[in-house]
Amino acid sequence: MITIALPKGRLMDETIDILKGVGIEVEIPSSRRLFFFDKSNRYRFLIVRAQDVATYVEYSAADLGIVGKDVLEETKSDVFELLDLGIGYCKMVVAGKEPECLNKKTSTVKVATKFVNIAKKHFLKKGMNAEIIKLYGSIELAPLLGIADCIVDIVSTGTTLKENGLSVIENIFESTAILVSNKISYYTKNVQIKEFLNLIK
Ligand SMILES: Nc1ncnc2c1ncn2[C@@H]1O[C@H](COP(=O)(O)OP(=O)(O)OP(=O)(O)O)[C@@H](O)[C@H]1O
Ligand SMILES: O=P(O)(O)OC[C@H]1O[C@H](OP(=O)(O)OP(=O)(O)O)[C@H](O)[C@@H]1O
Repeated sequence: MITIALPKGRLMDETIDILKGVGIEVEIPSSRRLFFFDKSNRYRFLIVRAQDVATYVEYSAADLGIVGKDVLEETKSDVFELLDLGIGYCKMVVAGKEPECLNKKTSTVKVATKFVNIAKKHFLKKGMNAEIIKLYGSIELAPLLGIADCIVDIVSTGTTLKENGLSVIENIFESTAILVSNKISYYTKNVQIKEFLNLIK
């Protein structure tokens, strides 16, 4: 049996569609039980927060996991990336009220974000001093309320930026969901993992 960590939240429905599409019969429990098995009992699934999937895989609680590239970039988890699933497309961007919000040659630019490591790396690469303000959601409010000059966040439809009077200033990278593997499981359960991989491909 292999254990697969699934992200609850917006990637869950598409993930379940992929599994059903390749004949894996799954039903998410309607209760608070956070794991379940497929009908054939070949797979055990864990329901975890999207941000935690790579951690469960890295620490061998799961053999495989489905996780956004954004989370992988942020956590730098030590896992194998097996397959780009093409779902959950979004872009990591710098956004602000106007492009001039980054023109702070002498002082530090204040950046609000959930993605602290990605933001630090981006501004370091640009040779800019950045003060990172960690938030857990509604990031777009920060520039509006004057606590940050800009944000580093995910954009999908662009609606949230538009409705809050912000626009994209720089693109950092594109993100989709990736199938990742625990590095030890990849060798010890290679046959089962390859079988799952071929099914999904
Ligand atoms: N607006 C979006 N549109 C499309 N994909 C998105 C969007 N926001 C995030 N994603 C992708 O979906 C993944 C899961 O997002 P989701 O919002 O469910 O989790 P989260 O941001 O970690 O939320 P929470 O903190 O509630 O767990 C993200 O890691 C990213 O890859
Ligand atoms: O371009 P859009 O389609 O509008 O999507 C982008 C929004 O989606 C995510 O927020 P989420 O819905 O996860 O809410 P939160 O981070 O504010 O909790 C992201 O942080 C943006 O705010």
